[in-house]
Amino acid sequence: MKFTKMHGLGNSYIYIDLFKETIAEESMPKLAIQLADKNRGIGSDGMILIGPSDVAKVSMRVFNNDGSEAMNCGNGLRCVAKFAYEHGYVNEMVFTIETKGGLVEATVHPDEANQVPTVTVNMGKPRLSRSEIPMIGAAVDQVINETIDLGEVSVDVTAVSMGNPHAVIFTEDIHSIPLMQVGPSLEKHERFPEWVNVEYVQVLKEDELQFRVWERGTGITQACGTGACAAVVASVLNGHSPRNQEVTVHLLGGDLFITWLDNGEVLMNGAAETIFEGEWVIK
Ligand SMILES: N[C@H](CCC[C@H](N)C(=O)O)C(=O)O
Repeated sequence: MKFTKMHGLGNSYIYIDLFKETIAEESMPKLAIQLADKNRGIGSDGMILIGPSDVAKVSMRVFNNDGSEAMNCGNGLRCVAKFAYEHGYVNEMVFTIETKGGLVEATVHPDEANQVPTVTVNMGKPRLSRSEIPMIGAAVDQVINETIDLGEVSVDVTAVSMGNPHAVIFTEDIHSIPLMQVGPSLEKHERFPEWVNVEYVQVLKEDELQFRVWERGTGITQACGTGACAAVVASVLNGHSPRNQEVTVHLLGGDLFITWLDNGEVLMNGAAETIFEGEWVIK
C-alpha cells in the first residue's frame, strides 16, 4: 500500500489515497495505530484517508494515533487539498472537501511549479450550543468561561465545535500552563461525552494569540488547525479579538492565519507540506 507522509506546521499524518488503494473499514483504527507508531511504524499523529465523494470533489477521513476517528482536521484539510490538486484529482483552485463534520471549501495557492505550498480553507460556521459541542449540562447557546473542577485544579472553558469539539482555556502565561496535567484530565472529562481537544491560549494582542494544544486521541501536537479556529472564535466571544479581522495564531509548529467573518464562517490559511512517499505492507 502506497502512502504519503504530509504535515501542516508539524502536525503530521500518513495519507492514503483511496482513489488507488482499498482498506477494509474494520481494519482502519488498527492501521492508524500501526502507521502512527514512531518505533514500529512510520511515525505520525495519525492517518488520513483521501477518497472519492458523492457530494464534493474529494473526501477526508481522520484517525488519531489512538485509532479513534475524528470529524474534522484543519491541518489535514490543507494537506488533502494540496494532495488532490497536485495529483490531478481536481483541476480547479477552489473546490469542496467532504468531512464527517460537514463540507468545507478549499482554495489552493499554486506556485510557479504548480505545487501547493499554502492553502486557505473556509471551515464553515463554528457550532457553539452545548448540545452541538457536545457537552453535558443545562442547554445554553454558548459555553463561555464555564468552570470545570478537575480535582487539584479547576479551569474556565469556552467550548467551540469546528465539527470536532474544543475546550479553550485562556492563560496569562502560555509558558507556565499545566497542559500535561489538565490535557488528559479534561480530554476525557465526563462533561464531554465524545471527549474533547484542549487548547490553552494567551492573548498577545487583539490580532495575535499564543496557542498550545493537547489533542483528543493524540496528546500534545505541534499544531491543531481546528483548534486554532476554535481559539480565535473563543477569543472573539470573550471580547479579546475582533470579528472579520485576520488573527495570527502562534502554534509550536508555526503560524496559522484565522478570520471569523461577519457571515459566521471561519477562514484558515496556512502551509501544507509533503515529507516523503513510501510503501507499507499491511500485516
Ligand atoms: N484530534 C482531533 C483530530 C485532529 C485535529 C487536528 N490535528 C487539526 O489540525 O484540526 C480530534 O479528535 O478531534
